[in-house]
Amino acid sequence: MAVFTEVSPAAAQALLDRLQLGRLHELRGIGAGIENTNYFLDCDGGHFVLTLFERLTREQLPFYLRLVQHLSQRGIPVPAPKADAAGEILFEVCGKPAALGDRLHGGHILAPDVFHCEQVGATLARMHLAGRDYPLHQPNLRGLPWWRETVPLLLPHLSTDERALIESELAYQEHLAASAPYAELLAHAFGPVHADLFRDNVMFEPGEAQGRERLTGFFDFYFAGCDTWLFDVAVCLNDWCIDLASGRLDETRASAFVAAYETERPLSGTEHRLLPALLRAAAMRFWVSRLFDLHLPREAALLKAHDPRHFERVLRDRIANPWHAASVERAP
Ligand SMILES: Nc1ncnc2c1ncn2[C@@H]1O[C@H](COP(=O)(O)OP(=O)(O)O)[C@@H](O)[C@H]1O
Ligand SMILES: N[C@@H](CCOP(=O)(O)O)C(=O)O
Repeated sequence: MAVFTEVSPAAAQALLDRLQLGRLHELRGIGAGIENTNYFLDCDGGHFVLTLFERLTREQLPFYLRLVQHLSQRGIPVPAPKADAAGEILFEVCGKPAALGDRLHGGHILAPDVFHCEQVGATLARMHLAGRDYPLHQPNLRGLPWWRETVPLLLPHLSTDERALIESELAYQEHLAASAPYAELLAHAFGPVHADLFRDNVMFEPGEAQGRERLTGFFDFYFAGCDTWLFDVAVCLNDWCIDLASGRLDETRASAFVAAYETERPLSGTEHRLLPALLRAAAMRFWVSRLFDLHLPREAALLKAHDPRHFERVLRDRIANPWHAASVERAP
C-alpha cells in the first residue's frame, strides 16, 4: 500500500483552491508504488494524480518536475504538473512536498509485443529530442560515479563469482567512459534521460484487440538525469525487449524498438557500435542498485528490494552475447 501519508479531503481542497481547479469530487489512495504517496484525485477541473514526496526534498524536486513540464509543453505524453497563478508547480500538502499531475489513461502492458515496443521506441526518441533545450542540469545520480562508490560497499556481501563479475564490469565501464567514442556520445548524443523507463512506468490505453493498445504516457521521472541517450535506449531494451525468465534479448522486439527509435532520431555509427557496451552498463546499473537495496537498505526505507539476480543474469548474457541492432544507414 503506497499511502504513507493520509491526505484529508480538506487538505486536497486547499490545494485545488490554490490551483483554481474547483471542487473535489473524489480522492482515492493508489496501492501501487513504493517511493511516494499517490492519490487519484477527481475534481471540477479534471482527473489528476496527487503525489506527496516521501524521499526527495524540495531542493531536489525542481529538476524532475520542470523536466516533465518542459516535455509536456513540447507535446511528449507525460503527466504535466499543474501550476498556480504564479507558475509554481511544487506545493506542500500535510507537511510534505507535493505536486498535482495529469492522470494518464489506461494501464501497464506487462507482456509487450513488437507493436508496444515500437511505440515506446519512437516516443523515447521524440522525448530525447524535446529535452535538448531543457535548461536545468543534473547528472544521472545512478551512473558510473555512484557505481564506483557503491561497489566497494557491496563486496563484503557478495559471493566470489558475483565479486569477480562486478569488479571486472566496473573496470570495463571505467575503460568505456574514458574512451574517445564515448566522449563523442557525451558531446553529441547527451541530454535529459528517463533512466528507468521499465514496463511499469509507461501507460497504454486499451485498443480493440490485444497488441493494439495505444501509448498514453511515460511517468515516474524520479531517476531522470542527464546522460547519453543511448543509455536510455539500453535501459528500455533490457526491460521491454527481453525474455524475463532468461534475461535474453528478444531480437524481434529489440530490432523493432531500435528501428522505431530511429524513425525519429537515427543513431550514429558510434552509437550503433557502442550499443553492446551500453546494454552492459544498463544491466550493471540495476544490478548494483538492486544489490544495494538488498544488502544496504536505507534506514526507514519504504523500498521493497527487487531481485538482483535478474540483472546479474542480464549482465552475464549481454557480455556473452553482444547485440548490435541492424542499421538502415550508418552515419559516421
Ligand atoms: N500520472 C499518472 N497517471 C495515472 N496513474 C499514475 C500516474 N502516476 C502514478 N500513477 C499510478 O500510481 C502507481 C504508483 O506510481 P509510481 O510513480 O510508480 O509510485 P512510486 O514513485 O511510489 O514508485 C503507478 O503504478 C500508476 O498506477
Ligand atoms: N526499475 C527499478 C526500480 C525503480 O523503482 P520504480 O518502481 O520507482 O520504477 C528496478 O527494477 O530495479
